[in-house]
Amino acid sequence: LILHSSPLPLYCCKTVRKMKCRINPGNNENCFVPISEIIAVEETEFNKKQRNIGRWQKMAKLHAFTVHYVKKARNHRWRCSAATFWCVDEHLCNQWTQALKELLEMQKSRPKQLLVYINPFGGKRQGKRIYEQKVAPLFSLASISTDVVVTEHANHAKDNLFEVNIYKYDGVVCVGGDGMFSEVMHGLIGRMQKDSGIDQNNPKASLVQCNIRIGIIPAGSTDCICYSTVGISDPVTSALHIIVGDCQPLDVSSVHHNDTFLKYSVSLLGYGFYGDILKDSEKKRWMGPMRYDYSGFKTFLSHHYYEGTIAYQPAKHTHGSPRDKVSCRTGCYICKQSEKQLAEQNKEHGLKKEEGEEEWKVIKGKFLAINAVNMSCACPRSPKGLSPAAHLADGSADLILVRKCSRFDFLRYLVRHTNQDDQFDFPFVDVYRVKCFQFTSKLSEDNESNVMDVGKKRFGQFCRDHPACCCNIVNSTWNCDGETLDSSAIEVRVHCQLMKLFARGIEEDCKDEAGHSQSSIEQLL
Ligand SMILES: Nc1ncnc2c1ncn2[C@@H]1O[C@H](COP(=O)(O)OP(=O)(O)OP(=O)(O)O)[C@@H](O)[C@H]1O
Repeated sequence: LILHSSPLPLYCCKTVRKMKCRINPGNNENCFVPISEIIAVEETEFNKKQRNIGRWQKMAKLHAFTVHYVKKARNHRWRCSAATFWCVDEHLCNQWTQALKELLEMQKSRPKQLLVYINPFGGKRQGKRIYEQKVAPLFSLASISTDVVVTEHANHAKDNLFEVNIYKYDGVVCVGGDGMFSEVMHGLIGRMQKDSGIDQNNPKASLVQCNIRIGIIPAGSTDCICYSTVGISDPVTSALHIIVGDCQPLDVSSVHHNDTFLKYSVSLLGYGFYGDILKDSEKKRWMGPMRYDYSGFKTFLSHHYYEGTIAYQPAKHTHGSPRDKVSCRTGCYICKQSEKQLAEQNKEHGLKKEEGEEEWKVIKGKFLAINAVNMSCACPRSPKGLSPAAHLADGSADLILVRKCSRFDFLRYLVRHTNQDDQFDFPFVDVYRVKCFQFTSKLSEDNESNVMDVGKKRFGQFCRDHPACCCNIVNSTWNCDGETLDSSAIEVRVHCQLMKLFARGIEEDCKDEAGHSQSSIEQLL
């Protein structure tokens, strides 16, 4: 066995004289584990009957310790594996155990105490079982102590986060879907602002960063945030990312209406198509996760478009563009550079001055969908997501405008989310990387400019494009990370790296890595 300072390679070599290691019984192979990916080290009662240990069988007493470590499988899946080392020298065995435990103690980013919220009704109602059977045993193996709250109603976790002493925890874990994550995020960010005396209703306020990390154990019907930040929706993988103390900063968009705070968003803010799907699916909760397919199909057939005006400020501080071929990956260079750039700009000019000076670009039109995404929004059905090159932490959002087009063209656009073709390569699709934007629907513009027109307000405005069908032009609804917003006129601002997750972004395959860095360099040149 050879011990390097960091990382520590664990060699299970036959040439080692004094100690032997067995990884996956029956498979004596060499293995390299960085200290950062060791889950726990524990003394082991060596059971001679269990293993054929050759000449060691003749020895009177064997001493052993087991190293539990992260084993990386395909598709970003992580598993807990174990290697048991044994020898006859008790002192040597203790020395090893002690040395490894000390090295683990030095991993300061690892959480020791966590606050866990479980939504027992999320997804297929398996949250409690998933936590108890798959996650809790791993936390206990890693000596993480937990306070567990099984939620009793919606907003239980959010309200609780305003009351508990959150500063004694190294992180908050939510077991559920994107809705549960959103609730915990609102509780945590809201609590931070409250404790710092920041008014969330001020759309221009510089929000205080939240340094308590959130871990997501996926157990909902939509686990898009987990998928986009870890690469897979898998409770064990997520638990292991929490245990090793990973940290992934995340941009958060604040959404306001007339100086009133509405919500925060980290994944999708969608008006039109995705707003309508959500609104319809809410009425069909009894259908379970199937409701999204049903409402998706129905909304596609209805083919509604909405008139409105978008004003946005481009994100000039970031090097990337939504049409890049390079995606955001672990340790992303573009995210790091963008954060530095923004910090410098804010130091020099102050946030308000800088935003006030920059010009707003204005687009009016008829849209089938308006989507603003802070991350790729990848999910198993659309592994590259709504905006494949969106970054997790570059202080920008990708604003995607899908203008009125035929049903067939819209279908072509949707299908491209599932294949390798560029979904932005259509004349009716525009995409911009922005740091803030505002949207006003035609209907609310008309209503504002004509408040005295009572009849119009009462009966709605009749569709001018389809007079025969007399369909009512109503506003669509904003879908904010899976929750509906009450207002269609909104003001959105991206807050760079406002919060942190127990994740590391999506890891590149070793094979892909060379290609990625090559293309990154080409991109930058
Ligand atoms: N005990 C509870 N009873 C009812 N609702 C709850 C409870 N705990 C949390 N919630 C709410 O349930 C919503 C959905 O939860 P979650 O995201 O975990 O499941 P989901 O099935 O993926 O959600 P969705 O139905 O939005 O796809 C959240 O917005 C959360 O506020």
